[in-house]
Amino acid sequence: IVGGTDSSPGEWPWQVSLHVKLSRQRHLCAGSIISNQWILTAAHCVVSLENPNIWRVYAGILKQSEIKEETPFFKVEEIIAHPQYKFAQTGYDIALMKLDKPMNFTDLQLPICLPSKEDANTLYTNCWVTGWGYRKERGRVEDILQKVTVPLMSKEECQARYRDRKIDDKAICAGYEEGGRDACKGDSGGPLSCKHEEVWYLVGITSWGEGCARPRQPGVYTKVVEYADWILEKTM
Ligand SMILES: COC(=O)Nc1ccc2c(c1)CCCCCCC[C@H](NC(=O)/C=C/c1cc(Cl)ccc1-n1cnnn1)c1nc-2c(Cl)[nH]1
Repeated sequence: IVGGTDSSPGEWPWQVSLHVKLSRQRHLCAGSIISNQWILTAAHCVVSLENPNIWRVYAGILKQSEIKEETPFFKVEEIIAHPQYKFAQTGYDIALMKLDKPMNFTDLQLPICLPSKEDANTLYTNCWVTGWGYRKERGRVEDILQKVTVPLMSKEECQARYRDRKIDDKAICAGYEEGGRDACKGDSGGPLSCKHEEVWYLVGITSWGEGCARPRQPGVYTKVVEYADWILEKTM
């Protein structure tokens, strides 16, 4: 996250850190708790890493330094990437991870609401992107979970910023004309969370952008409401 500040314990209880353990272990992406057994993340995080056994899901943590050998994690039983996914820039950048057993909810690990299709034209004015990703394009994973507020923008304005790409209705863009605040490397798969009438909704999944926090280069997020049917079909 570029231009953000430290989060507090329990501020984003749906945010998880997705680690992969091969010879070594490291944070790879973020995800969001959407039920006691399902995590929503980005397809680009899981393609070519489809073996569920290498993944470790850390929930209820604020700092990466809380993660040690003995720190408990959830194992992954199943990974479902969207079948039409090819590249983040061409959409369908969404994937589900089924935990091997249901988690108990606590003050530090709770699900976020999925937007429902009736809410598809809600104007969200209080949106935040969160993560342990880089603070600048050449950086490193941050210890304390960062948060930054970003305004959503119209598809038309976003398309004008990315003339050589197709920004379709299944994407949502957010950022500042002047740049300075954005997601960055290591934040992908995580939530774009919006508070509406006292309830938090998972409006986007952090997907891609041209550099981090550059002027007139907004972040591009998978528009979760457009995949409501797919999510329900796979998780019910
Ligand atoms: C110590 O552990 C680590 O350092 N881990 C570790 C640390 C970092 C990474 C990995 C591991 C690789 C993950 C591979 C799959 C994921 C590959 C793509 C992924 N992208 C993003 O997270 C965000 C993109 C992004 C999203 C928005 Cl909305 C706006 C601008 C964006 N950026 C544009 N340019 N940079 N960001 C990424 N993630 C990382 C990189 Cl390197 N790139």
